[in-house]
Amino acid sequence: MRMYRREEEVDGMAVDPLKAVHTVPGITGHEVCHYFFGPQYRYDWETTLEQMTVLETVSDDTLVFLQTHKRIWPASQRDVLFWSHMRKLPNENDRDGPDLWTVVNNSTTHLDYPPNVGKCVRIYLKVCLLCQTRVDPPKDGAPLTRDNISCKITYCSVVNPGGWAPASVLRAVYKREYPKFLKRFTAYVVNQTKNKPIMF
Ligand SMILES: CCCCCc1ccc(-c2ccc(S(=O)(=O)CCO)cc2)cc1CCc1ccccn1
Repeated sequence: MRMYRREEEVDGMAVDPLKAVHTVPGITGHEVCHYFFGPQYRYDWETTLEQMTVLETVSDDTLVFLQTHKRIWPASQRDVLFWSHMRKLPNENDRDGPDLWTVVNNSTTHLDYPPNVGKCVRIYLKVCLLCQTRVDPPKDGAPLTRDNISCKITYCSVVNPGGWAPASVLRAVYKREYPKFLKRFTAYVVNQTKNKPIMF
């Protein structure tokens, strides 16, 4: 996994854009996005999650979430309200190749859940998960197995922590949590799919 960060501050708060690139053998982009988007799986892999509610089902590929994350000392507890959209993208570079898949999470508002009312500070985020499946067909024309596929995952995020938190604390949290989060999530997808038919 390669991680890239740019140190940026808005109103004195660290909002460092992050890009992580990780290639995982044995899974497809559709499978990665399916488990990242699906609310039914989130408590299994999102370890900092305390509470998750689907506020709105806009369509089968677009949901509105309200999430409360566990407090990370010494900062106040955070929550986040965002729409989440999953879609397949045509492979512009190789029309015969597997499609790309993406999930975009973008902060939004909801009249019934105004920010900073209770104990939580509302954070604001933009997240893009872009997945490119690679197929290396077996030489002898044998049926395709999970040994012949891999997925290049690009995860980009910008998180505004909402209320003030020391930049040193935020950067320490992100540096510790993002690699854990991405490795745990991708290991979860490998484990969930290993005995299932390949979902392209
Ligand atoms: C003082 C700490 C303030 C930051 C707390 C924080 C902020 C944002 C988030 C977070 C991270 C990923 C997403 S997502 O990619 O949309 C997936 C769906 O859950 C949404 C929210 C989490 C956490 C808690 C700490 C933390 C930081 C990174 C990674 C994981 N955990």
